[in-house]
Order: sequence, then structure tokens, then C-alpha cells
Amino acid sequence: MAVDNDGIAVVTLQRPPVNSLNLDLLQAMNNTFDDVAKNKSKGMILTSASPTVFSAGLDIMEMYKPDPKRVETFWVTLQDMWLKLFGASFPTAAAINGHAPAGGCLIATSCEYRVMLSGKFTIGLNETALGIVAPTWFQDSLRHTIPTRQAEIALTTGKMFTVDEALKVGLIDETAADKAEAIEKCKKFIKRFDKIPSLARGMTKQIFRQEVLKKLLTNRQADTKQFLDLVNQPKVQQSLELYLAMLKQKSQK
Ligand SMILES: CC/C=C\C/C=C\C/C=C\C/C=C/C(=O)SCCNC(=O)CCNC(=O)[C@H](O)C(C)(C)COP(=O)(O)OP(=O)(O)OC[C@H]1O[C@@H](n2cnc3c(N)ncnc32)[C@H](O)[C@@H]1OP(=O)(O)O
Repeated sequence: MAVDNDGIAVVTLQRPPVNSLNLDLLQAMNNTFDDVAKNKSKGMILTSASPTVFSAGLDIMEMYKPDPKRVETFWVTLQDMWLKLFGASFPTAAAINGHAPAGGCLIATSCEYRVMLSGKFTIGLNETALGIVAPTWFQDSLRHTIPTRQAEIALTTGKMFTVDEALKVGLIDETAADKAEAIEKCKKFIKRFDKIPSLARGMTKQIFRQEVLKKLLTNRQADTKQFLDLVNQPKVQQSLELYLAMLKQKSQK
């Protein structure tokens, strides 16, 4: 992860090849978010070092034949990451310079503003298409971004939106021709708060988001248990094995 700081922290996800979210990356993100808060940055922009993938979502290897202690830590660290990002009092934006499926879409929708590169990229919560259920807080992040009806249809169909579709439904706010332009547009969004007192801004955001945050905070243990029960089901392990094989086969073509 690289952080450039000119008052606005640009945090670059840098875990080749596809920025899949494993325990180490999630821990690094949490430390970085804490630093951004401590350094009193004006705001934070999340982007990717990959030219084609913002993030491929959760690292499936963390869930396939998992070590019991590690997979639990993995999930709790993912919950922490979401609580810190969705609940950040400082302004957040995502410069989405590539595909953003599942957990990649979760990161983007946890931010306050999204600029995505024009091109053949897709973004969405595709969980149902994989035969799994997007956790409540994944669903809430989408519902917080696009109208409820479109969110329900997108979630139940596991829809991956093209850039044009994402713009039309409000899943992204703007498009950009390249990464530099996407970052500039995100900076412009964050600079809109230059004349707004930061305490009032931060508290307003937290009040606006508190219902959704509280849902996970009061249900963390049940949410973790639900995930662990699901991930340890033989049928889910079988699906993960097939999915990994499919991804591998595709990457070797
Ligand atoms: C499936 C989970 C089932 C049950 C778990 C139970 C509960 C789940 C709870 C929470 C919800 C889950 C949220 C998630 O985020 S699950 C992850 C969903 N992600 C995806 O479906 C994306 C999969 N990847 C892709 O579609 C493409 O890789 C992508 C479009 C992002 C990029 O394509 P590109 O052509 O650029 O790269 P590839 O050649 O496909 O991949 C390169 C390399 O990376 C490996 N890879 C890709 N994605 C993942 C991943 N998410 N985790 C681990 N590894 C991944 C891929 O296999 C290739 O590896 P290799 O062959 O070794 O080079």
C-alpha cells in the first residue's frame, strides 16, 4: 500500500495480481485508515496500483480449507475495515480504476464518492451469482448508494454493472478517462468540504450512517458465527474449489 499526502491521502491498494483482500491487506488497510485519521488529512482517496482491477474482493484462498483461527481473524478484520471506512469522519472517495466485484464493490460503496474509469470494467455485488449471500452490511452499503428497488434487483440477480449502467443508477458519481483524472475528480469532491467546519461535517455523516453501523456493531458475534458456519459447510467448500479452478482455467487461457 502506498500513501501520497498533499493534505489529501491517496491510498493505493497494491497486492498483485488483483488486490484480493486477504488478512494482511485488510490489516494494512486498517492501520492506514487509523493513520489518515490521526494525521488529520483533509480526506482519503482509495485507488489501485493495477491498471485493470480495483479489487477482486475477498481472497478466496482465505476461505478455502481455512485454518479455524485465521479465518475468524480474517472476518473480524474485514468487519473492522468496513466499520472504519464506512464510519470514517473524514471525507472518503474511490478512484475506481478497474473491476470492482463483490468485496471490491463493498470498498467503493463504503466511500462517499466514486469516480470510475470509462472502459470495459464492471462493478457490483455478484454474490448470489456465486451461490452465496452478501452479508447484511455489504447489502446495506449498496442500499446506501443506489435506490432500494435497484439495489434489491442488483443483489438478487448478482448484477455486475458496466460503467455506463453504474453511472445511470448512481452507483458511481462520475467517469474519468484515466487514473490521474479520476484522482483529480475525487480531490475536487473532497475540496468541496474546505469551507465546511469538519466537526459538523463528520458528525452529520456519522448520524446519517449510524443506523447501518449500529446494526453490525450490535450483531458482530452473530455475523461472525454466520460466516464461519457458512464457510465450513462442505457444499460451500466444494463451490469454492470449483470457483477457484474456474478462475485458474480462465487466467491460463
Ligand atoms: C465465492 C465465495 C464463497 C463462499 C464464502 C462464504 C461467504 C462469503 C461471504 C462474503 C461475501 C463474499 C465476498 C467476496 O468478495 S468473494 C470474492 C468474489 N470475487 C470475485 O468473484 C472476483 C473473481 N475474480 C475475477 O472475476 C477476475 O479475477 C477479475 C475480473 C477481478 C480480474 O480478471 P483478470 O483477467 O485481470 O485476472 P484473472 O486472470 O482472473 O486472475 C488473476 C489471478 O488472480 C486470482 N484471483 C482472482 N480473483 C481472486 C479472488 N477473489 N481471490 C483469490 N484469487 C483470485 C486468479 O485465480 C488468478 O490466479 P492465477 O491463476 O494463480 O494467476
